[in-house]
Amino acid sequence: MKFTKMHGLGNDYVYVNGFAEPLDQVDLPELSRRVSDRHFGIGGDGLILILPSEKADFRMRVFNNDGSEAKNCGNGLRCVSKYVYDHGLTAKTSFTVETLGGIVQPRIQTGPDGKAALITIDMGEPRLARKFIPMLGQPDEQVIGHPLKIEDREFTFTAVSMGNPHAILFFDELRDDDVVYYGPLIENNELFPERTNVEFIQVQNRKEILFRVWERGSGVTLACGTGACAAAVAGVLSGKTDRNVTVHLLGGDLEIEWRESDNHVYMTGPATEVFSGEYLGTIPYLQQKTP
Ligand SMILES: N[C@H](CCC[C@H](N)C(=O)O)C(=O)O
Repeated sequence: MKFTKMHGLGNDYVYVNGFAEPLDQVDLPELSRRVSDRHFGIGGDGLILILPSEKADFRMRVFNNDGSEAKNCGNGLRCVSKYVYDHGLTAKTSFTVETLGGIVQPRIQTGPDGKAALITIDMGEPRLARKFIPMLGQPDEQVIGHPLKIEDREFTFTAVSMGNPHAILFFDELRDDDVVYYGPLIENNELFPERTNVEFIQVQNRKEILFRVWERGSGVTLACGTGACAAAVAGVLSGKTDRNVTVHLLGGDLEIEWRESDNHVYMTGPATEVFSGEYLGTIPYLQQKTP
């Protein structure tokens, strides 16, 4: 199976062009687990498929490295946009991509080599009601500064969905061992029936935040595009930041705007193609149902 390795600020995935590779009988969660393994496979935070769509120009499916399918992936969307433009699947610099979390609109800025350099994605509207996160409790209620006790420690968090769930926590000072210890405990907290991504934020000023993330289904990653969008929204909701912020992630910076005029969140950042290759491991196929 041919693949391309790409990353968005170090959030790296194995990309498969579903227009060229037959995938419909493949056990995709198992394939993601195998190709994501950094010792026995290709290595990555997960698997992303670029597919035809009946509702948009393209469709993106995202699988975390534990095999769970996600409804959206901001870094993945920038890489998918770069792939389809650089590899000639489209000549348009603005198009649409269908995800399980909704249809989004990338816009490409090319570099001196004529390839996609910076990609801005209109990520659509943030979803704030518990029922959209999803999170237990009153379905239409927003969750801003919600108390959460984990073992001996009291936290507060804000919940934002960008098609996928995010619990945003603000700290005076970020500590990596907080991410590794509390990340999985919050990811799997009973409040979140589909688990959640967990973002740890330090506000530097009204236009800049420091960002760490424990991703649902992948653990610590160097960047999370939907998480950066969710953090920007949470910053505004909690009165800590302006609507335009630079998010400083471990892998680099994203510019996020939660635009007042249309309530859409815009994410701008790079995407990088690292290498292409042929996966020679065994492809796991779905068990044929015996008639
Ligand atoms: N772990 C996420 C999917 C990947 C999102 C992230 N890598 C991004 O760039 O948005 C989830 O289960 O919702």
